[in-house]
Amino acid sequence: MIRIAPAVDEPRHWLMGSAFYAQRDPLKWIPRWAEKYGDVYTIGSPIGSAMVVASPELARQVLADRYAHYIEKGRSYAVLRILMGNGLVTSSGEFWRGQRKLTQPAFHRRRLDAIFAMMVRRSRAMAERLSKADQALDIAPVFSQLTLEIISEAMFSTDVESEASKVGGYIHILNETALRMLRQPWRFFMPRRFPTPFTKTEFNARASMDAIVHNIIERRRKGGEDHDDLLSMFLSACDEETGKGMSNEQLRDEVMTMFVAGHETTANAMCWLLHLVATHPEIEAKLMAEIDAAGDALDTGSLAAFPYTRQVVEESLRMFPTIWSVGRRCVKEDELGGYHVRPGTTLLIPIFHFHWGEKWWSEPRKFDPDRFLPDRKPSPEIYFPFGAGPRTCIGNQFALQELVIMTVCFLKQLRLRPVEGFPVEPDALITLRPKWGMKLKPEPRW
Ligand code: HEM
Repeated sequence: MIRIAPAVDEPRHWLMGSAFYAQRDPLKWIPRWAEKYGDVYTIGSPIGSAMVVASPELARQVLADRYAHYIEKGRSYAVLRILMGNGLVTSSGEFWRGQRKLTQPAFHRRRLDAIFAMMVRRSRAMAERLSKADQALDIAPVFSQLTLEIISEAMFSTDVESEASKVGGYIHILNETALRMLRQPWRFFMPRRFPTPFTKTEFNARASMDAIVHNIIERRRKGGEDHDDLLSMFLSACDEETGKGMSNEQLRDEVMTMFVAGHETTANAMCWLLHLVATHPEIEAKLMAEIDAAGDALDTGSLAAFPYTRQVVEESLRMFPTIWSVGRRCVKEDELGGYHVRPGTTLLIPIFHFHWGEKWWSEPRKFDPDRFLPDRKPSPEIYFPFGAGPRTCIGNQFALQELVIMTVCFLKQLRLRPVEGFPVEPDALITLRPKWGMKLKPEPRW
């Protein structure tokens, strides 16, 4: 018999229902409710409800096996549309499929090899700057800046030192706007054109950002030469059947998508990784020994010399999956674990829950990179920091390459020490970021 999924009945906010608690502290409540209500349950609020899918098998059903029933993104992606427009992350259906086909070649191995040296150069320069700091500092803005530099140069290559260098500031403003909308959802109900200092700053940032991106696109279209970067790939991509490429509007949305999806995620992942390494001296020692043994060479051919570094990256993405959940909307009636799913239902897949559950891992809160030894790799059902199914992260290899390079370059030059008494707490907003920043004390190694 098909049943209706149980609804969370406590705790409940008098106005906003259980969704109030889910939004305030999802990392605490989602696992607790899974224990009480089981693999599928509903959280509610006066403005809508969401079905939480808390079993790995059922999560796979939604993301991969029965993908056709869940092709739309969840309601929470509305906030991302502010930043990305209708790009790869936020679009759906046939339109998304076409865009994925057009953008995929930009992430082939050959293209990643081509930007390897740039990632090394930028990471070494930032590590050098950090090694000169004479006191503890918040490394979150440092990595935000570095990952933005990397994605900007990967996207715009030579143009990056001119207008595109201003992009960072605007992306930061738009990111903060999106976060504020998440923290204060009532803003969704305000007319977007209503003039407040908040909307004015957002519109100005967006207009300036659009002007820069459109300018670069225009120049590239006129010039016609290949700059061997992501933008050139996007400009030359065309549909095999129709021969049509992307419009300027679509290019703008894809550029913004790559900027947003490709910098916060890796910047936060680096903060968590360095925090974990700093607080586990025996793992730090093993990691540094591997890095030192490899000498100064760091190119595509030498990546194989860093297997332990790669394990550290994978384990820190388990401990702190920077995309902590993904959302979908049901478009075709389905059944999940014996429960009825109506079209229009919003579903939440809490990736962190599968990475942390005692049902699936021994000592899940222990930082243990050996979980990722080649003969012990965890099943993709319980470990999927880059998502699963057709909508899996297009930038996963880009991100893994970048994280390994940044780890090697920083730990080659410096050791980062924890700061006693500094609170380290994850904040599950769009990404899982350190709530109070990540203060560490850099010490040059040589
Ligand atoms: C540690 C770093 C990263 C993590 C943890 C991460 C995680 C994810 C996850 C979980 C998804 C799936 C979202 C969903 O199913 O709704 C996703 C999608 C996506 N990511 Fe990443 N990502 C990272 C880095 C990057 C980078 C560096 C780029 C680009 C340069 C990127 C671009 C994208 C795009 C465009 C999508 C949408 C793909 C599609 O729907 O076809 N990501 N990412």
